[in-house]
Amino acid sequence: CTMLCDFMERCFSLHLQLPPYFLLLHCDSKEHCLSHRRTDVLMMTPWFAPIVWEGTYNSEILNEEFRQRNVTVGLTVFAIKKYVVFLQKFLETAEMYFMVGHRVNYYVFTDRPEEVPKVALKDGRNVVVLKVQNYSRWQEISMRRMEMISYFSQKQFINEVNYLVSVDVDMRFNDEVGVEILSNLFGTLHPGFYASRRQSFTYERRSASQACVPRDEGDFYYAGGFFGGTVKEVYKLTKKCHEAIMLDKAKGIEAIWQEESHLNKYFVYHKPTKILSPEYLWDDNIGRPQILKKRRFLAVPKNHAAIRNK
Ligand SMILES: CC(=O)N[C@H]1[C@@H](OP(=O)(O)OP(=O)(O)OC[C@H]2O[C@@H](n3ccc(=O)[nH]c3=O)[C@H](O)[C@@H]2O)O[C@H](CO)[C@H](O)[C@@H]1O
Ligand SMILES: [Mn+2]
Repeated sequence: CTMLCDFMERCFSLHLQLPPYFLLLHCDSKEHCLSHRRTDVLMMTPWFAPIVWEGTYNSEILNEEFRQRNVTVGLTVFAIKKYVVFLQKFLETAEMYFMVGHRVNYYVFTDRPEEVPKVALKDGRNVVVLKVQNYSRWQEISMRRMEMISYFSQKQFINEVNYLVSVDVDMRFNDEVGVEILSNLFGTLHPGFYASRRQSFTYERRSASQACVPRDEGDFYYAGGFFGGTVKEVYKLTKKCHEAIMLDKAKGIEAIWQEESHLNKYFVYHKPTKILSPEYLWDDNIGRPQILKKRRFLAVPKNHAAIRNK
């Protein structure tokens, strides 16, 4: 690529005619545009939403843009019952890697406020503890996140932040997660399915469920553990998913992957404006493929028997 750029510059200085597509490709921002591309992964959806991989963007340009707008990002995370044990590492690593240099509110939803650890925070960053109820089943806790996020979005978040990012707590940040993820509505490719075909996506298939996706529809399989957007878009998404979950409940049905199934259904009919690669939600149990240049946000191994429903 640098060879190509050098070649183009030489052509310009010699006043040589370039084929027209070279002119379209060339741009002189901080670095040459040609260096911000990947040929080994899909960089854009058929509806022109970027798919964010390391090597496809310039964080210097993006940081300037978002700093100028003085953007505040809300990171919502649930630590109900035993899951409070994940908060320390989650918050400590978020301070190192999440939206460095930007304003951040951590919204910690918990039934155990006294067990939220005190973590040293940089300027412009706050932890806001929101006391909420618990449920006996882990599936119910996971699903009710939709209800709680939608409720607090219109009640509080809309007045405090520009964007919301919603993630699992049994995770740690391991590399930069910055403003390159922000967009009106974004989802993340599930690490188990980014290379799979539609036929093997684990969408809900029972037509009785509101989360049902027909066999011939759907673009990607998105993870339940990382999505976001503007407060307005996240409100619409979480409200719709919660309503669908309640309709299912009234019929005595629970989607195969709980709210992840409903999220996937939502994204079929409300296309995300940006998609995050599995760099943003990885699990080392899957290995370390070549295409993965960064592992930004990693699953923390957990003993299900000791943690769930406790
Ligand atoms: C990485 C990822 O994509 N994870 C998704 C996956 O499961 P996981 O197996 O990762 O689910 P999980 O046990 O992490 O539960 C989801 C989240 O709910 C919260 N929680 C759960 C139980 C509890 O007792 N206390 C508590 O606080 C906590 O924030 C946790 O991270 O599938 C779930 C639905 O089946 C959700 O869609 C998760 O987002
Ligand atoms: Mn999890």
